[in-house]
Amino acid sequence: MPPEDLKRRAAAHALTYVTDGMRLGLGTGSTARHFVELLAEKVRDGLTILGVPTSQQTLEQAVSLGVPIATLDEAGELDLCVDGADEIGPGLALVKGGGGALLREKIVARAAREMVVIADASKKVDVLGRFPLPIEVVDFGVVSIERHVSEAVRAAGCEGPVTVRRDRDGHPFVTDQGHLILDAHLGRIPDPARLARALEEVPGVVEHGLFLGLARRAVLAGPDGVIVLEHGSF
Ligand SMILES: O=C[C@H](O)[C@H](O)[C@H](O)COP(=O)(O)O
Repeated sequence: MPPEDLKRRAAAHALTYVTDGMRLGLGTGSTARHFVELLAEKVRDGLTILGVPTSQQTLEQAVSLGVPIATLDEAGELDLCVDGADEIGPGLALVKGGGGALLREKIVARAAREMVVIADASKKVDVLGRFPLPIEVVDFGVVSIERHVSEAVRAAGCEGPVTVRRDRDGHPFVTDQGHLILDAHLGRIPDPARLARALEEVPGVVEHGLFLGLARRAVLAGPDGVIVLEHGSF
């Protein structure tokens, strides 16, 4: 089955968690995009929800499809956040930020009573780190920040700390919050919590793509159907 069909299946399953009146965090990326499309169909059928987009991209999609939206400050605490992920590891530890939306995504996920991750089953891994870890940094002193990120990565027991400044069309990629992204090619992250702590100590690091202790469920769609991983069971 084509990957887009799998993503859509996972998104459709997550829609079963949505009930009338919910305030929803709307994730970013190709899988979250399917969720917003399917949500829009329900809204057209009469479902009442309020969405808080995690990126300009998702905001534009939601507006174009007629999904009611608000800022996080207007919406307050959210009932549910539905978002994709680049990797899903043991304990539902995630790597996110492949689309550069990690900062807003993490703020929105933290504001939600529950976060549900949607993905095709290929995103499930035994050890995080195959996908380069996105690290959002300020542009002031980025060369120095990069050096200290590499030191932090090594101190956290990761090998091969090769960080690459993300580009788009030959120009630095700039996030919705006006920052840069370093993609850290680590291969494997033996201790995600240790790495998260180490990165958080580097001045200039605004956020990193390790989402630990945030996801309650992961809805994974594979060729044999949909499975739901609950926090604590994987
Ligand atoms: O910044 C982007 C987000 O973290 C995405 O949720 C993540 O990259 C997964 O995207 P996709 O569903 O396109 O694989």
